[in-house]
Amino acid sequence: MRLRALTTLNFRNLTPDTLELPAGLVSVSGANGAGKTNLLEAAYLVLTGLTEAGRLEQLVARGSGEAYVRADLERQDGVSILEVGLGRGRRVAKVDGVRVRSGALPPGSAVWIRPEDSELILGAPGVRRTFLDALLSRLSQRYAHQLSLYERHLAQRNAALRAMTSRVGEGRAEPWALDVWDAKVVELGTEILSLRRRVLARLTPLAQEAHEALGGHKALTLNLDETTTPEDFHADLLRRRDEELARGVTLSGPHRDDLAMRLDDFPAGDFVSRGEARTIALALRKAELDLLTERYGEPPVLLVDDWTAELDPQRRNFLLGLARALPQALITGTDAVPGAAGCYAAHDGSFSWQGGSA
Ligand SMILES: Nc1ncnc2c1ncn2[C@@H]1O[C@H](COP(=O)(O)OP(=O)(O)OP(=O)(O)O)[C@@H](O)[C@H]1O
Repeated sequence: MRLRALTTLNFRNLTPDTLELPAGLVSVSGANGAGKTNLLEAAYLVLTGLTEAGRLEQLVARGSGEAYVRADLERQDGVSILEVGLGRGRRVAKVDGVRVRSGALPPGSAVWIRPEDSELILGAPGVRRTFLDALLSRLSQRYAHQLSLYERHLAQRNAALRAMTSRVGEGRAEPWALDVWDAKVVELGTEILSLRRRVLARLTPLAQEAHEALGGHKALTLNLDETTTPEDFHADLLRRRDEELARGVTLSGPHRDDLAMRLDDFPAGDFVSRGEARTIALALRKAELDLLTERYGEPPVLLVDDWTAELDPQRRNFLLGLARALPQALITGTDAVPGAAGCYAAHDGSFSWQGGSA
């Protein structure tokens, strides 16, 4: 896939503009704070409907009420116009002028590689769960649907538990009332657990292969660290019911699971260097790119933020080799990327065309 043009209006610090983007490797370079990350963030949002921002308002330029992003995306079957409008806590998405749910923007159209990806290894289990859930949701609409239903029923079960917890002391708890929530949570949770196992079986060899190609000498293993299994979920809820009533929260299920990563059989989160963490994260993103390419039949646009951060020459070469093999990659850094098909210089939220680089 190729992003032919990107238009932004009132998006963070970006000056309203339309950037025409060539195929191949596109370099965006400039000083710290110039707006390079913001440009990739706008592209990722309009291409996939996804954002890492905590609140949508953060994406709107300070002092403005609304922001807008448009992408002219070239795919095998033609060019689509994708649009996202952002207001206070509100988002509107359109494909070719027709309003759609933001989940209906093409989920396989971009992969974003960022220095913050190291948190996938060094951060809390929730970061890894979000990675798996986001990837699975992009590979399977059914997973996205079942996950959102699971989260809704889980919130209701937790609310019921909390209400009962406050009545336990008075001897008025009625735990049988949980049965109705248990049935739905188990039905949905069991499917989520099974789908996660299936995708991990495909993700693992791809990540291992990329990790080796990146020069990672230690053996990488990925495993689901599960609080329950598809077979035992219902029994586990019943077994831990007293504990749950005491604490007012659901203690088993996919919402508590982790994606355990090990290097040479040591837990990666506790023992890796920053560079090793970045290497594992790169391998995971490469595996994500492979799975999305396989699922949608053509490679996504690759977005790489700060391509030199924490990476030695071998890893930088891997990243540039990967980018060059794709129809298009947008790569940011404080220095221009060598051998780019086109270069933009970023300055204070504006981008000026510099032509190709040597
Ligand atoms: N909603 C917003 N409105 C206006 N400016 C914003 C908004 N959100 C962020 N900014 C500003 O955008 C600027 C550019 O940030 P960005 O992260 O894109 O820089 P960068 O070029 O990637 O820098 P670095 O090389 O340091 O990573 C920052 O100075 C930030 O304060």
